[in-house]
Amino acid sequence: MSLLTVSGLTVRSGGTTLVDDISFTVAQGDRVGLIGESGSGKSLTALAVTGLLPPGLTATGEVRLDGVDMIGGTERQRTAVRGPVAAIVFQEPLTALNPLMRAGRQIAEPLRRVRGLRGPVLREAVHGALREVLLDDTDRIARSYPHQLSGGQRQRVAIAMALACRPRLLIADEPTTALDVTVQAEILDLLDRLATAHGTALVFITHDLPVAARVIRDTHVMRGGRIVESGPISSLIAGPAHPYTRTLVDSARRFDAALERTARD
Ligand SMILES: Nc1ncnc2c1ncn2[C@@H]1O[C@H](COP(=O)(O)OP(=O)(O)OP(=O)(O)O)[C@@H](O)[C@H]1O
Repeated sequence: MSLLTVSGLTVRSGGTTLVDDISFTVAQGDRVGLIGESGSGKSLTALAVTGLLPPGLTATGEVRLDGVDMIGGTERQRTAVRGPVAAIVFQEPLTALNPLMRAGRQIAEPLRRVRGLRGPVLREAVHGALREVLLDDTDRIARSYPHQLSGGQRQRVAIAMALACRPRLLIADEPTTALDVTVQAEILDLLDRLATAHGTALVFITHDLPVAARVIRDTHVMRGGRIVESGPISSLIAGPAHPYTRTLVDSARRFDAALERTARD
């Protein structure tokens, strides 16, 4: 059985279809990309998968996460799989972090709630989680409020929180878009390393093909709420079939060529 099965997922707002009949599966340890331009329905897909669609939007079709029906099931069933089974990292870490709570307490919360840790064991687990995302000054970071941290540090804290319960699936929704380029590369390496170390399946959402190529193997290209092409990312880059995938590949190539020219000058 797949860890995640999405079958005929459609998301509507009133009469408008925002995600249109998409299907894909993710097995344990897979790394799957959802690539597409802004507004193509990637984030709504991630939210529908975790049962977190905003009010006013409705989902139909089938989403099964570790066997739980994320559309027809009860809120209680959906809540039970969030954290231990699937966690999300968002583009802007401030979305996930509580601005009024110190980073250490935010990481402690899921460790307490889901893994039942308390006292010195909990404290050590928080510091361990911070070290795992390569934040060394753990005392200071744990005591800091989100606004006292850099963007890269905040995203590391958000990743530590998401991974605290050792989810089997991590959904990373444009996790590096808000960061500058060097920090972007560090966060991608970190996600890559942690997913390998824990055997975590990864759904990686991005508009950026070269970024996706660094961390995923298979991908679905989304446009206008639909999946227009699927396959191993290497094959898509070598021989894109859909005209939209071709424009993504061409623009990545143009960007690469421009970088090379600049480096030569
Ligand atoms: N709460 C909402 N109510 C109505 N329409 C929405 C809502 N949220 C998103 N949409 C619309 O649904 C479409 C898909 O949005 P979605 O956020 O999934 O796109 P995306 O591919 O993730 O883009 P981005 O990378 O910009 O986040 C867009 O046209 C968006 O305007």
